[in-house]
Parts: sequence; C-alpha cells; structure tokens
Amino acid sequence: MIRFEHVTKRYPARGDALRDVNFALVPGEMAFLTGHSGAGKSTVLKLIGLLERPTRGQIRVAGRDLARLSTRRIPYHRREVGMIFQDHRLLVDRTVLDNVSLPLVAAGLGPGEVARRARAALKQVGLLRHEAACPMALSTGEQQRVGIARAIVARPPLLLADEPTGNLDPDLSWEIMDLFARFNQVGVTLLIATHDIALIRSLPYRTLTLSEGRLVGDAAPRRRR
Ligand SMILES: Nc1ncnc2c1ncn2[C@@H]1O[C@H](COP(=O)(O)OP(=O)(O)OP(=O)(O)O)[C@@H](O)[C@H]1O
Repeated sequence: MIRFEHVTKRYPARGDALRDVNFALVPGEMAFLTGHSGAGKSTVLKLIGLLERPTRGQIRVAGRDLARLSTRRIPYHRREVGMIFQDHRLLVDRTVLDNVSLPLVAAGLGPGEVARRARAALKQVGLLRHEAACPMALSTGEQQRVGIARAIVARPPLLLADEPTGNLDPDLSWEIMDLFARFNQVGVTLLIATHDIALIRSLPYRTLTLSEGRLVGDAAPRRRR
C-alpha cells in the first residue's frame, strides 16, 4: 500500500527533513510512526498525501509511483488517502454534516448520495445526533471524530493520522484508537504519527521510529495477549 525507497526531503532554508528513508506497509496493515518533535513524521504523511514532493527517491502508494501521477489523477489520489489532523481543520461556519460532506461534494456526487454517505460516516463515529450542530458546539473529542468521519467518508483504502490524540485525555485517546482498529478490521491500512509513547506501548502494532529524518527503528507488531 505504501513503499518508500531512498526518500530524501529537503526544505529550502531548513536542510534535510528526511534522509534516505525506506519502508513498506502492506495492504491492511496498521502501524505507528513515532520520533521526537521535528523528526520528520508529518513530512512522511505529507509526502504520501501528495501535499509535498520528495527531493530524491521513489514513493509508491497503492502500486502507483507518485512522481508519475498525472495532474488529472492527483484529486483521485487525494480521495484515496484519508487524512486526519490533530487540529482537525473543520470549517466552523458549516454544520457537522456539511463538513463531512465536503470530500463527496468535491468528488461531484449528487446531493442525495452525499447526504446518505455523510450520515453513514457520522454514524460510524457515533455522532449522527450532532449532524446539524456547528463544530464549535462540540467537545474536542467530538470535533476530532468529525474530522475522522470526513476522512473516511469517501471510503479511502488508506488512512493517515497526524497526532490524532494529541489534544485528548487518555479515555478519549482510547476511543479514537478503537475506531481506528475497527477501520483496520475491515481492511483499511493505517499509518498513525504520534509521540504518545504510553499509547504506543499499550497497543500491539508495528512501530516505525524516525530520528533526525532517518528511520532508526522498525519494531514488529507484538502478539495480542
Ligand atoms: N514547509 C516547511 N518548510 C521548512 N521546513 C519545514 C517545513 N515543514 C517541516 N519543516 C521542518 O522539517 C523538519 C521535520 O518536520 P516535521 O513536521 O515533519 O516533523 P514532526 O516529526 O512531524 O514534528 P512534530 O512532532 O513537532 O510535529 C522540522 O525541522 C521542521 O521544522
């Protein structure tokens, strides 16, 4: 589902944010990406979502070489990659339902289909009763779940999450991880960037570790007890 081969990313004025990074995730895998602040976690996710381009190396997602993707195919690629951010990036002047509908509206679906699918996504995250609310009226954990509903509404095979539990207390963090595990059980591939060591240690998933832009660790998933 994801393959990085000798990927280097240099930001002008900053230098190398990633250096010769190599790893692969098979379809249906769920993994953490960790490392200190500035290690390059968000950069890895942005490269996969085509929000940034590598300076060197090759990135393949779902078998496609991202460097060879035509401009016409980029919106299609973005719909296949659901992205979840710590600050959830919701539009505060739109309802919860409108926020979740956005990727489908952008994909050109008709209003009936958009509403049907957006409600199904809200139901999956347990927020159907808040569909008419404005995001600011919801708690932080609920806002994060709206962001997750928006990321899954187009049913992407790949979900990327950048510090999805960063603002949440432990109980809410568990709720979010539970949701991710449920998506994973139905075949979605997930890569979750986090520096929440307690969360990582308590869950059995594979963990990729970055330090100073290099991949320095790749711990296999532990067996569930
Ligand atoms: N658009 C940019 N322009 C210049 N430098 C950048 C840009 N984005 C990130 N960087 C730099 O690249 C390095 C890696 O950043 P990145 O955000 O990928 O790290 P991170 O591991 O996600 O950090 P954090 O946990 O703090 O979010 C950092 O030194 C950062 O300052």
